[in-house]
Amino acid sequence: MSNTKYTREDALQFHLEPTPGKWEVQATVPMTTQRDLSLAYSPGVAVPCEDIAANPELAYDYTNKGNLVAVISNGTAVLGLGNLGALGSKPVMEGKAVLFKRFADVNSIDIELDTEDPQKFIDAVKLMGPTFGGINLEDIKAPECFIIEQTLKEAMDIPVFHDDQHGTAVICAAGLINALHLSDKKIEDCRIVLNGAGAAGIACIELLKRMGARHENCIVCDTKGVIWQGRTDGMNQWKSAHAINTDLRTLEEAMNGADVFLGVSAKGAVTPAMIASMNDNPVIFAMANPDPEITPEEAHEVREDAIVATGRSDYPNQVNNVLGFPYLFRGALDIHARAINDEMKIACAEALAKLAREDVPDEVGMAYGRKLSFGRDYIIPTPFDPRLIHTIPPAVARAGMQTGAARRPIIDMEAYELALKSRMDPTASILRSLNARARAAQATMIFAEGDDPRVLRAAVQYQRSGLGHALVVGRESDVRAKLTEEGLADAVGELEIVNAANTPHLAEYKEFLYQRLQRKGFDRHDIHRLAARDRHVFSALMLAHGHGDALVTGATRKSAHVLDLVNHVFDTDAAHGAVGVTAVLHKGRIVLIADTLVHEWPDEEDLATIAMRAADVARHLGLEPRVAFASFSTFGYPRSERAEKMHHAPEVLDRRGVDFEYEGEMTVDVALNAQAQQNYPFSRLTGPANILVVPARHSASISVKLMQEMAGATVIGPILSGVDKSIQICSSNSTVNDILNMAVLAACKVG
Ligand SMILES: NC(=O)C1=CN([C@@H]2O[C@H](COP(=O)(O)OP(=O)(O)OC[C@H]3O[C@@H](n4cnc5c(N)ncnc54)[C@H](OP(=O)(O)O)[C@@H]3O)[C@@H](O)[C@H]2O)C=CC1
Ligand SMILES: CC(=O)C(=O)O
Ligand SMILES: [Mg+2]
Repeated sequence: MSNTKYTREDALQFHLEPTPGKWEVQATVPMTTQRDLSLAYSPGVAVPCEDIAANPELAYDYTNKGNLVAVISNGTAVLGLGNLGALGSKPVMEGKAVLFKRFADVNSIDIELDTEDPQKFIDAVKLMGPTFGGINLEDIKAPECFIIEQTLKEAMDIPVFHDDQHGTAVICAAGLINALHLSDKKIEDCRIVLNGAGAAGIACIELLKRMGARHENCIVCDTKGVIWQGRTDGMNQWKSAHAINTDLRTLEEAMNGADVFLGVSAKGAVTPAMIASMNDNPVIFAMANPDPEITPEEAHEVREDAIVATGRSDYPNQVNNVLGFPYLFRGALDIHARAINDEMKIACAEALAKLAREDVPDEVGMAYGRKLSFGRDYIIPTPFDPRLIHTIPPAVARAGMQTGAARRPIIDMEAYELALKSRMDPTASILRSLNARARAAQATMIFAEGDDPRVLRAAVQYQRSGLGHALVVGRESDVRAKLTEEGLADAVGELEIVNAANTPHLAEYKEFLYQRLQRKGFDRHDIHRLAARDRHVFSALMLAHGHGDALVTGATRKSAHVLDLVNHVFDTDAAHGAVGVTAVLHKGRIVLIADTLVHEWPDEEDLATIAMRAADVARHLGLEPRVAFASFSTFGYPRSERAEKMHHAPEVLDRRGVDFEYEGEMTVDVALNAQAQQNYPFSRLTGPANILVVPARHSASISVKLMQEMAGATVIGPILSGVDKSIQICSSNSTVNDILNMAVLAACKVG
């Protein structure tokens, strides 16, 4: 079943915020000093310029050419939406550029050329050759795309690859290898019907024929029906090459008894009746985007024995070129390839097919909310499979090296695979894995501050993203008005709104609270005020009574204040071992800082507890904890009374006997820098620390905010740990996304 729910507004909002579009450019060198300026620009820049002019190969060393791909379109066949023009295609092209970055760390920029004249297009792209390590042509309609790609390939000395042709063909081939494997059919015996004889269609059928499909068994159709020998209407030389001698004239006739249907045409081009007429165990790849030729629901309704794939991410079996182009280019760029040849494409298809037959890591299955194992609903790896980056590019690179496409072959393939493994930003995979775990947990999340529009948006997103059920604490009329103001009127009926007036549990909550607070100076009147009028306390009471699985609050008030209120219901104070841990994510690195929330001035016992809580959080995030007790001194120098407790905290952990690495005290550079650590060979840390236990809450706050403001680090937390139930406290300047992240953490019970 399709399970991704989004509205038109969601799609527009996604493209509007945080800044219009989907990517921006960042410098990789410091640009701070006069010296930097002299080196990056005139006069220093003259040196690499002259060297490259003398030896063009050096451009791969001294410029970003070698990891830069242009996504170029004229917008004449934008997905299956038709000719939307160059500007209309830009969101798709920006999208392809960010997919390049996200999945294969290839830098990519989109270029939209305002011409339908193939020669002008060719001239423009050819002139751009020096800038790029590769050219990814996108969404250019047939037959012009064939001429454009062929001419550019001949004229340019870098890979030129029309993604809609070859990217699609590669993934289609990979999926078909496995689908036929499952239905126990051989490609040479299959009757294949292809609907759509454009860029994608012609390339798919050509590749399948190279893999053994027989010409006379393949029927190609377009808007005029079957392409038969002798047809003159709507023909071109590329279609003619696949015309067969047949009396069949319509898609309907062609489908009768077919083993395989490949659709790269348009939404709804296939009817259930056509599917019903196919051979046993039919394979149906309805690849038109954004809407397939037929939906999996419709196909399965008439044929239970069908293996169905679409181009979409919200159904099983996504046959989409997103699985191909990032990795094909990664492999090609890494050998400074002159071209992406057929052998490289076939190697990519085979590697993808093989990967789908292997055991799937749990985190991948969790991301899709079901166990994935090779079978009818899993014939092709999913786009978020972290193994793709280190499995597919080596196969492509190897094939390129064996066929003479490499300018700079890779000598040590093993080292290359390792480098690919660590290439992708681990922070992205942590966030993704948390989302996957939250989705699997399906927690009922209590959003305490239903009067805040950011919280309401986060609650709607929580529910609509399939993370679980959202309970919003607030007044119904207020929530309705605020949602409507936010353009989310349709969400009013989706969210469950809870308050003291509509809960049947208020008396129970008050009694519980009275038992806890009667000896702390609270009378019944105070209890009523807290339970019925304070949403933080009310929400905490809901959680305490199991009327929700986790709680998110704190977006509207100072966290210390919220913590005090929640403390009426749960023990969230230092005396009971509660700790705040903040994750700082920057440049692919994650460091946890603690205690950022609860302990004001911890002693060495507290510090040891903080380390233990932070280690728990680290493990929940998938990190193996390495704790450094941070100070302004390292292993006793310089001596200071203020550093003493940091010096002794490791001894407390020695005594307690914990199962993670810790060391201290030390300065932050020694903690985080492997080089600096070498000066202390006796240190028990086997690598840079990923947890900094800092001396006090002020130093914690200063470190986190400094990283955030100066370095633009992403900050998650403080994650409240050591409390009986899962509660997360946002900060009052949280964005919708921050609140949603906190809900995800709460759902995963990271604390
Ligand atoms: N899943 C994936 O990875 C990919 C999917 N696609 C999808 O494939 C489709 C085609 O893209 P592309 O090849 O680039 O576009 P083109 O414009 O190059 O080709 C479109 C082809 O589809 C045919 N066609 C259009 N509508 C119908 C119909 N109702 N019945 C039969 N044939 C039809 C056209 O026929 P005619 O020649 O008569 O005009 C033409 O041959 C799009 O929906 C696109 O989103 C494309 C690339 C990748
Ligand atoms: C996926 C893709 O490239 C397309 O549909 O055009
Ligand atoms: Mg495309």
